[in-house]
Amino acid sequence: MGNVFVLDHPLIQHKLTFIRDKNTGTKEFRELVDEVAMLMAFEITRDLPVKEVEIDTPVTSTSTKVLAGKKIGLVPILRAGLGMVDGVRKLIPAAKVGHVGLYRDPETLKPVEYYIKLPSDISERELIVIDPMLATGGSANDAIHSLKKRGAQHIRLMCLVAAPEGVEVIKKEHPDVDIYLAAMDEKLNEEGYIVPGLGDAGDRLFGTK
Ligand SMILES: O=P(O)(O)OC[C@H]1O[C@H](OP(=O)(O)OP(=O)(O)O)[C@H](O)[C@@H]1O
Ligand SMILES: O=c1cc[nH]c(=O)[nH]1
Ligand SMILES: [Mg+2]
Repeated sequence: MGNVFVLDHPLIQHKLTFIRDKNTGTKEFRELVDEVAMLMAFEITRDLPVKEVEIDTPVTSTSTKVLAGKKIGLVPILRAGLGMVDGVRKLIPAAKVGHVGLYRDPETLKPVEYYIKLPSDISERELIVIDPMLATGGSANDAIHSLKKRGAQHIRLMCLVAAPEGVEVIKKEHPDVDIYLAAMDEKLNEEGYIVPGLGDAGDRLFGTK
């Protein structure tokens, strides 16, 4: 069964409070989401393999460590996932980025896929699917199915805020996928919004409300 990690570092909790606050404007919201994504990436990459290399410091020769070259792929779910990509890329600049375009139909709450473009070697990459919101779980579930259909083997899911309903869907449908969250919230409301949540992440990132 996939693990669920809640990355509740004090800096993440602090920044998430301002992300949730409805009085936080678009510019600050975007900056905070970027910062939290970077902090989360630090934790998510904790288990990346390293290897020994020999280098010369100005003082002596020494054996030290570098990343062992594991290939990473970031897959933001459009639109809102875009708000977290640059934060992660600051720490993993060599990562390739694929895009999955999905929107949630406001009536049925079912995801509708409208775009997909992935690196050609996704089967060799450790993929991190990125979306700030895991609500009913329909969008992340669909995105992960799409990736697996195209050969993805190793997938992690990274979200800011999740509802228990969405986490259960991913655990059931994709027991091989570990989930990383900044917070596990209480529930979904009648319109499928996460409570307490942060509202519509895409609209708040791009100022479309
Ligand atoms: O878990 P679910 O119930 O599927 O809901 C979560 C999805 O809803 C939001 O996207 P939205 O449909 O608002 O598209 P957007 O990112 O373009 O705003 C969010 O960014 C997730 O992708
Ligand atoms: O609370 C929610 C649920 C789905 N999508 C969002 O952007 N916010
Ligand atoms: Mg939206």
